[in-house]
Amino acid sequence: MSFRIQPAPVARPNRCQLFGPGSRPAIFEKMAASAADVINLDLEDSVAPSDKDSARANVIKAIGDVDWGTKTLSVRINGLDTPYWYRDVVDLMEQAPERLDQIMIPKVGCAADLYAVDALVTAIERAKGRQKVLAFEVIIESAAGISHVEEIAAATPRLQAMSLGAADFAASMGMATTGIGGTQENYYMAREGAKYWSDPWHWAQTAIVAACRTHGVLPVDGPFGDFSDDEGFRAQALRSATLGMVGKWAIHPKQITLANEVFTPSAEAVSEAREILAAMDAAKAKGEGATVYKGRLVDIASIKQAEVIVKQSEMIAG
Ligand SMILES: CC(=O)SCCNC(=O)CCNC(=O)[C@H](O)C(C)(C)COP(=O)(O)OP(=O)(O)OC[C@H]1O[C@@H](n2cnc3c(N)ncnc32)[C@H](O)[C@@H]1OP(=O)(O)O
Ligand SMILES: O=CC(=O)O
Ligand SMILES: [Mg+2]
Repeated sequence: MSFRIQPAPVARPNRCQLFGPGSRPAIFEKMAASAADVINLDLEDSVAPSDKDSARANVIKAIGDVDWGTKTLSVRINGLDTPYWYRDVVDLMEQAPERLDQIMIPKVGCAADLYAVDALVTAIERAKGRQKVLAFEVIIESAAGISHVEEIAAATPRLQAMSLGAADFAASMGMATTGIGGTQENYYMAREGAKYWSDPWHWAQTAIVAACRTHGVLPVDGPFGDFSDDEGFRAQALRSATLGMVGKWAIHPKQITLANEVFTPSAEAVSEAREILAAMDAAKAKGEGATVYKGRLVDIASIKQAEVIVKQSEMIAG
Protein backbone atom coordinates (compact mmCIF):
# COMPACT_ATOMS: atom_id res chain seq x y z
CA MET A 1 0.00 0.00 0.00
CA SER A 2 1.42 3.35 -0.98
CA PHE A 3 1.71 5.99 1.72
CA ARG A 4 0.13 8.42 -0.69
CA ILE A 5 -3.57 9.11 -0.20
CA GLN A 6 -5.73 8.38 -3.25
CA PRO A 7 -6.97 11.81 -4.38
CA ALA A 8 -10.72 12.42 -4.49
CA PRO A 9 -12.23 13.43 -7.83
CA VAL A 10 -14.25 16.63 -8.18
CA ALA A 11 -17.45 16.37 -6.10
CA ARG A 12 -20.19 16.92 -8.69
CA PRO A 13 -22.81 14.60 -10.17
CA ASN A 14 -21.82 13.03 -13.50
CA ARG A 15 -24.44 10.30 -13.90
CA CYS A 16 -25.44 11.22 -17.43
CA GLN A 17 -23.66 13.26 -20.11
CA LEU A 18 -26.11 14.27 -22.86
CA PHE A 19 -24.61 14.87 -26.31
CA GLY A 20 -26.01 16.96 -29.10
CA PRO A 21 -24.48 18.15 -32.39
CA GLY A 22 -23.39 21.79 -32.39
CA SER A 23 -24.90 21.98 -35.87
CA ARG A 24 -28.40 21.36 -34.42
CA PRO A 25 -29.15 24.43 -32.28
CA ALA A 26 -32.88 23.61 -32.25
CA ILE A 27 -32.22 20.95 -29.59
CA PHE A 28 -30.06 23.09 -27.26
CA GLU A 29 -33.01 24.28 -25.12
CA LYS A 30 -34.25 20.69 -24.87
CA MET A 31 -30.81 19.58 -23.72
CA ALA A 32 -30.77 22.33 -21.10
CA ALA A 33 -34.22 21.29 -19.84
CA SER A 34 -33.21 17.62 -19.56
CA ALA A 35 -32.30 15.69 -16.41
CA ALA A 36 -28.69 15.13 -17.52
CA ASP A 37 -25.96 16.27 -15.11
CA VAL A 38 -23.53 17.18 -17.90
CA ILE A 39 -24.23 18.68 -21.33
CA ASN A 40 -21.79 18.01 -24.16
CA LEU A 41 -22.24 20.32 -27.14
CA ASP A 42 -20.39 18.57 -29.93
CA LEU A 43 -18.09 20.14 -32.49
CA GLU A 44 -16.46 16.82 -33.41
CA ASP A 45 -17.82 13.68 -35.02
CA SER A 46 -21.53 14.52 -35.10
CA VAL A 47 -20.76 17.68 -37.12
CA ALA A 48 -20.00 17.46 -40.86
CA PRO A 49 -16.76 19.16 -42.00
CA SER A 50 -18.77 21.74 -43.97
CA ASP A 51 -20.62 22.75 -40.77
CA LYS A 52 -17.61 23.10 -38.44
CA ASP A 53 -17.51 26.92 -38.51
CA SER A 54 -21.27 27.44 -38.11
CA ALA A 55 -21.50 24.79 -35.36
CA ARG A 56 -18.74 26.55 -33.42
CA ALA A 57 -20.61 29.85 -33.74
CA ASN A 58 -23.90 28.22 -32.65
CA VAL A 59 -22.25 26.74 -29.58
CA ILE A 60 -20.53 29.96 -28.52
CA LYS A 61 -23.84 31.85 -28.82
CA ALA A 62 -25.77 29.18 -26.91
CA ILE A 63 -23.30 29.12 -24.01
CA GLY A 64 -24.39 32.67 -23.26
CA ASP A 65 -28.00 32.65 -24.43
CA VAL A 66 -29.37 29.38 -23.02
CA ASP A 67 -30.12 28.92 -19.31
CA TRP A 68 -28.08 25.79 -18.50
CA GLY A 69 -29.07 25.86 -14.83
CA THR A 70 -26.63 24.06 -12.57
CA LYS A 71 -25.49 21.58 -15.19
CA THR A 72 -21.84 21.06 -16.01
CA LEU A 73 -21.49 22.59 -19.48
CA SER A 74 -18.89 21.03 -21.75
CA VAL A 75 -17.97 21.41 -25.43
CA ARG A 76 -16.32 18.54 -27.31
CA ILE A 77 -13.63 20.09 -29.51
CA ASN A 78 -12.12 18.43 -32.55
CA GLY A 79 -9.16 16.07 -32.24
CA LEU A 80 -5.55 17.18 -32.39
CA ASP A 81 -5.19 15.29 -35.69
CA THR A 82 -7.56 17.76 -37.41
CA PRO A 83 -7.18 21.34 -38.67
CA TYR A 84 -10.15 22.45 -36.53
CA TRP A 85 -9.12 22.02 -32.91
CA TYR A 86 -6.99 25.15 -32.42
CA ARG A 87 -9.79 27.37 -33.78
CA ASP A 88 -12.27 25.59 -31.47
CA VAL A 89 -10.10 26.42 -28.45
CA VAL A 90 -9.23 29.98 -29.50
CA ASP A 91 -12.81 30.97 -30.34
CA LEU A 92 -14.30 29.33 -27.25
CA MET A 93 -11.76 30.95 -24.95
CA GLU A 94 -11.90 34.37 -26.62
CA GLN A 95 -15.64 34.57 -27.31
CA ALA A 96 -17.62 32.25 -25.03
CA PRO A 97 -18.77 33.53 -21.66
CA GLU A 98 -17.32 32.00 -18.51
CA ARG A 99 -20.46 29.85 -18.12
CA LEU A 100 -18.46 27.23 -20.06
CA ASP A 101 -17.20 24.74 -17.48
CA GLN A 102 -15.02 22.38 -19.49
CA ILE A 103 -13.90 21.15 -22.87
CA MET A 104 -13.79 17.52 -23.91
CA ILE A 105 -10.70 16.51 -25.87
CA PRO A 106 -11.31 13.46 -28.06
CA LYS A 107 -8.88 10.81 -29.29
CA VAL A 108 -6.21 11.69 -26.73
CA GLY A 109 -3.19 9.44 -27.32
CA CYS A 110 -0.56 10.63 -24.84
CA ALA A 111 0.03 13.13 -22.04
CA ALA A 112 1.65 15.59 -24.47
CA ASP A 113 -1.72 16.03 -26.21
CA LEU A 114 -3.08 17.51 -23.00
CA TYR A 115 0.09 19.55 -22.45
CA ALA A 116 -0.47 21.20 -25.84
CA VAL A 117 -4.11 22.07 -25.18
CA ASP A 118 -3.31 23.18 -21.62
CA ALA A 119 -0.60 25.55 -22.90
CA LEU A 120 -2.99 27.15 -25.38
CA VAL A 121 -5.86 27.43 -22.90
CA THR A 122 -3.58 28.84 -20.19
CA ALA A 123 -2.18 31.50 -22.52
CA ILE A 124 -5.64 32.66 -23.59
CA GLU A 125 -6.97 32.64 -20.02
CA ARG A 126 -4.12 34.97 -19.04
CA ALA A 127 -4.35 37.17 -22.13
CA LYS A 128 -8.10 37.62 -21.75
CA GLY A 129 -8.11 37.83 -17.96
CA ARG A 130 -10.55 34.95 -17.66
CA GLN A 131 -11.26 34.27 -13.99
CA LYS A 132 -12.63 30.74 -14.24
CA VAL A 133 -10.14 27.93 -14.72
CA LEU A 134 -11.43 25.80 -17.60
CA ALA A 135 -11.65 22.09 -16.77
CA PHE A 136 -10.81 19.28 -19.20
CA GLU A 137 -12.35 15.91 -19.87
CA VAL A 138 -10.91 13.38 -22.33
CA ILE A 139 -12.04 10.40 -24.35
CA ILE A 140 -9.92 7.25 -24.41
CA GLU A 141 -10.83 5.86 -27.82
CA SER A 142 -7.67 4.62 -29.49
CA ALA A 143 -4.98 1.99 -29.08
CA ALA A 144 -2.56 4.77 -28.14
CA GLY A 145 -5.01 6.24 -25.62
CA ILE A 146 -5.51 3.00 -23.74
CA SER A 147 -1.78 2.21 -23.90
CA HIS A 148 -0.96 5.56 -22.25
CA VAL A 149 -4.04 5.85 -20.07
CA GLU A 150 -2.18 6.30 -16.79
CA GLU A 151 0.06 9.14 -18.01
CA ILE A 152 -3.01 10.79 -19.57
CA ALA A 153 -4.89 10.63 -16.26
CA ALA A 154 -1.90 12.33 -14.58
CA ALA A 155 -1.30 14.92 -17.33
CA THR A 156 -2.89 18.09 -15.93
CA PRO A 157 -4.76 19.27 -12.83
CA ARG A 158 -7.44 20.58 -15.22
CA LEU A 159 -8.53 17.00 -15.95
CA GLN A 160 -11.83 16.12 -14.22
CA ALA A 161 -13.26 13.21 -16.22
CA MET A 162 -12.26 10.47 -18.66
CA SER A 163 -14.66 8.51 -20.89
CA LEU A 164 -14.31 5.32 -22.89
CA GLY A 165 -15.37 6.00 -26.49
CA ALA A 166 -16.43 2.57 -27.71
CA ALA A 167 -16.95 3.51 -31.38
CA ASP A 168 -13.56 4.99 -32.19
CA PHE A 169 -11.91 2.59 -29.77
CA ALA A 170 -13.28 -0.39 -31.71
CA ALA A 171 -12.13 1.14 -35.00
CA SER A 172 -8.65 1.93 -33.71
CA MET A 173 -8.23 -1.54 -32.23
CA GLY A 174 -9.40 -3.19 -35.46
CA MET A 175 -12.31 -4.85 -33.66
CA ALA A 176 -14.68 -6.75 -35.95
CA THR A 177 -17.83 -4.81 -35.08
CA THR A 178 -19.85 -1.78 -36.15
CA GLY A 179 -21.84 -1.75 -32.87
CA ILE A 180 -21.24 1.14 -30.46
CA GLY A 181 -20.82 -0.45 -27.02
CA GLY A 182 -22.74 -3.28 -25.41
CA THR A 183 -22.91 -7.01 -26.11
CA GLN A 184 -21.11 -8.12 -29.26
CA GLU A 185 -22.69 -11.08 -31.04
CA ASN A 186 -19.41 -12.87 -31.77
CA TYR A 187 -17.73 -12.36 -28.39
CA TYR A 188 -18.75 -15.52 -26.60
CA MET A 189 -17.43 -18.72 -25.04
CA ALA A 190 -19.03 -21.99 -26.13
CA ARG A 191 -19.63 -24.98 -23.90
CA GLU A 192 -21.83 -28.01 -24.39
CA GLY A 193 -23.79 -26.38 -27.19
CA ALA A 194 -24.53 -23.16 -25.28
CA LYS A 195 -23.08 -19.66 -25.87
CA TYR A 196 -21.94 -17.46 -22.98
CA TRP A 197 -21.49 -13.86 -23.96
CA SER A 198 -18.55 -11.98 -22.51
CA ASP A 199 -17.72 -8.28 -22.31
CA PRO A 200 -15.13 -6.98 -24.80
CA TRP A 201 -15.08 -3.52 -23.15
CA HIS A 202 -14.25 -4.83 -19.69
CA TRP A 203 -10.45 -4.64 -19.84
CA ALA A 204 -10.42 -1.10 -21.23
CA GLN A 205 -12.95 0.02 -18.63
CA THR A 206 -10.94 -1.40 -15.74
CA ALA A 207 -7.74 0.22 -17.09
CA ILE A 208 -9.57 3.55 -17.25
CA VAL A 209 -11.06 3.17 -13.76
CA ALA A 210 -7.66 2.30 -12.26
CA ALA A 211 -5.93 5.26 -13.95
CA CYS A 212 -8.72 7.61 -12.93
CA ARG A 213 -8.89 6.45 -9.32
CA THR A 214 -5.10 6.74 -9.01
CA HIS A 215 -5.20 10.38 -10.10
CA GLY A 216 -8.55 11.69 -8.84
CA VAL A 217 -10.39 11.74 -12.18
CA LEU A 218 -14.03 10.69 -12.77
CA PRO A 219 -14.27 7.51 -14.91
CA VAL A 220 -17.24 7.56 -17.30
CA ASP A 221 -18.69 5.07 -19.77
CA GLY A 222 -19.23 6.52 -23.24
CA PRO A 223 -21.91 5.98 -25.88
CA PHE A 224 -24.33 3.11 -26.40
CA GLY A 225 -25.40 3.47 -29.99
CA ASP A 226 -28.61 1.42 -30.21
CA PHE A 227 -31.00 3.80 -28.47
CA SER A 228 -33.94 1.46 -29.11
CA ASP A 229 -32.33 -1.16 -26.81
CA ASP A 230 -33.10 -0.07 -23.24
CA GLU A 231 -32.24 -3.46 -21.77
CA GLY A 232 -28.85 -3.48 -23.48
CA PHE A 233 -28.12 0.08 -22.30
CA ARG A 234 -29.08 -0.80 -18.72
CA ALA A 235 -26.92 -3.94 -18.71
CA GLN A 236 -23.92 -2.01 -20.05
CA ALA A 237 -24.45 0.79 -17.51
CA LEU A 238 -24.85 -1.65 -14.61
CA ARG A 239 -21.57 -3.34 -15.54
CA SER A 240 -19.85 0.05 -15.73
CA ALA A 241 -21.22 1.12 -12.33
CA THR A 242 -20.15 -2.19 -10.80
CA LEU A 243 -16.60 -1.61 -12.09
CA GLY A 244 -16.43 1.87 -10.52
CA MET A 245 -17.55 4.21 -13.27
CA VAL A 246 -19.71 7.14 -12.16
CA GLY A 247 -21.87 7.73 -15.23
CA LYS A 248 -22.60 7.16 -18.90
CA TRP A 249 -23.25 9.20 -22.03
CA ALA A 250 -26.71 9.60 -23.55
CA ILE A 251 -26.74 10.02 -27.32
CA HIS A 252 -30.55 10.27 -27.30
CA PRO A 253 -32.80 11.80 -24.60
CA LYS A 254 -34.46 8.46 -23.86
CA GLN A 255 -31.17 7.20 -22.40
CA ILE A 256 -31.05 9.90 -19.70
CA THR A 257 -33.50 8.30 -17.27
CA LEU A 258 -31.80 4.92 -17.71
CA ALA A 259 -28.38 6.36 -16.87
CA ASN A 260 -29.66 8.38 -13.92
CA GLU A 261 -31.40 5.32 -12.48
CA VAL A 262 -28.31 3.13 -12.70
CA PHE A 263 -25.83 5.70 -11.37
CA THR A 264 -27.99 6.93 -8.47
CA PRO A 265 -27.52 4.53 -5.55
CA SER A 266 -30.90 2.96 -4.74
CA ALA A 267 -32.60 3.61 -1.39
CA GLU A 268 -32.00 -0.06 -0.50
CA ALA A 269 -28.29 0.15 -1.31
CA VAL A 270 -27.90 3.33 0.76
CA SER A 271 -29.81 1.90 3.70
CA GLU A 272 -27.74 -1.31 3.63
CA ALA A 273 -24.51 0.74 3.47
CA ARG A 274 -25.66 2.76 6.51
CA GLU A 275 -26.47 -0.49 8.38
CA ILE A 276 -22.96 -1.80 7.63
CA LEU A 277 -21.45 1.44 8.98
CA ALA A 278 -23.61 1.11 12.12
CA ALA A 279 -22.59 -2.55 12.53
CA MET A 280 -18.93 -1.59 12.28
CA ASP A 281 -19.39 1.28 14.78
CA ALA A 282 -20.84 -1.26 17.22
CA ALA A 283 -17.94 -3.67 16.49
CA LYS A 284 -15.34 -0.94 17.01
CA ALA A 285 -16.96 0.01 20.34
CA LYS A 286 -16.31 -3.59 21.45
CA GLY A 287 -12.69 -3.41 20.20
CA GLU A 288 -13.41 -5.65 17.17
CA GLY A 289 -12.23 -4.96 13.61
CA ALA A 290 -14.59 -7.47 12.02
CA THR A 291 -18.18 -8.57 12.59
CA VAL A 292 -21.09 -10.34 10.94
CA TYR A 293 -23.81 -8.47 9.02
CA LYS A 294 -26.69 -10.50 7.53
CA GLY A 295 -24.61 -13.66 7.78
CA ARG A 296 -21.55 -12.29 5.99
CA LEU A 297 -18.19 -10.85 7.00
CA VAL A 298 -17.83 -7.10 7.25
CA ASP A 299 -14.59 -5.48 8.36
CA ILE A 300 -12.68 -2.21 8.10
CA ALA A 301 -12.56 -2.47 4.28
CA SER A 302 -16.35 -2.77 4.32
CA ILE A 303 -16.51 0.69 5.91
CA LYS A 304 -14.75 2.15 2.87
CA GLN A 305 -17.03 0.24 0.47
CA ALA A 306 -20.15 1.43 2.30
CA GLU A 307 -18.83 5.00 2.40
CA VAL A 308 -18.51 5.03 -1.42
CA ILE A 309 -22.27 4.44 -1.70
CA VAL A 310 -23.31 6.81 1.10
CA LYS A 311 -21.04 9.64 -0.12
CA GLN A 312 -22.24 9.24 -3.71
CA SER A 313 -25.85 9.41 -2.62
CA GLU A 314 -25.22 12.48 -0.42
CA MET A 315 -23.34 14.26 -3.21
CA ILE A 316 -26.18 13.62 -5.70
CA ALA A 317 -28.77 14.83 -3.17
CA GLY A 318 -26.67 18.01 -2.90
C1 LIG B 1 -19.80 8.04 -31.15
C2 LIG B 1 -20.01 9.45 -30.64
O1 LIG B 1 -19.17 10.29 -30.78
S1 LIG B 1 -21.50 9.78 -29.79
C3 LIG B 1 -21.50 11.52 -29.50
C4 LIG B 1 -21.79 12.32 -30.74
N1 LIG B 1 -23.12 12.09 -31.26
C5 LIG B 1 -24.15 12.93 -30.98
O2 LIG B 1 -23.98 13.96 -30.37
C6 LIG B 1 -25.50 12.50 -31.47
C7 LIG B 1 -26.57 12.98 -30.50
N2 LIG B 1 -27.90 12.55 -30.89
C8 LIG B 1 -28.53 13.01 -31.98
O3 LIG B 1 -28.00 13.79 -32.77
C9 LIG B 1 -29.96 12.58 -32.17
O4 LIG B 1 -30.50 12.14 -30.95
C10 LIG B 1 -30.17 11.45 -33.22
C11 LIG B 1 -29.61 11.88 -34.60
C12 LIG B 1 -29.48 10.17 -32.80
C13 LIG B 1 -31.67 11.17 -33.31
O5 LIG B 1 -32.32 12.40 -33.55
P1 LIG B 1 -33.88 12.43 -33.93
O6 LIG B 1 -34.09 11.63 -35.18
O7 LIG B 1 -34.34 13.85 -33.92
O8 LIG B 1 -34.50 11.65 -32.72
P2 LIG B 1 -36.02 11.58 -32.28
O9 LIG B 1 -36.93 11.92 -33.43
O10 LIG B 1 -36.24 10.25 -31.65
O11 LIG B 1 -36.13 12.73 -31.18
C14 LIG B 1 -37.15 12.76 -30.25
C15 LIG B 1 -37.15 14.11 -29.58
O12 LIG B 1 -35.91 14.32 -28.88
C16 LIG B 1 -35.24 15.46 -29.38
N3 LIG B 1 -33.82 15.13 -29.39
C17 LIG B 1 -33.17 14.30 -30.24
N4 LIG B 1 -31.87 14.23 -29.89
C18 LIG B 1 -31.71 15.01 -28.82
C19 LIG B 1 -30.59 15.32 -28.01
N5 LIG B 1 -29.38 14.81 -28.28
N6 LIG B 1 -30.76 16.15 -26.97
C20 LIG B 1 -32.00 16.68 -26.70
N7 LIG B 1 -33.10 16.41 -27.44
C21 LIG B 1 -32.94 15.60 -28.47
C22 LIG B 1 -35.81 15.70 -30.76
O13 LIG B 1 -35.64 17.06 -31.13
C23 LIG B 1 -37.24 15.29 -30.55
O14 LIG B 1 -37.88 16.35 -29.86
P3 LIG B 1 -39.48 16.63 -30.08
O15 LIG B 1 -40.19 15.44 -29.52
O16 LIG B 1 -39.68 17.89 -29.30
O17 LIG B 1 -39.66 16.78 -31.57
O1 LIG C 1 -16.55 9.43 -29.23
C1 LIG C 1 -17.03 8.41 -28.85
C2 LIG C 1 -16.83 7.16 -29.48
O2 LIG C 1 -17.42 6.17 -29.01
O3 LIG C 1 -16.06 7.12 -30.45
MG1 LIG D 1 -15.23 9.09 -30.91
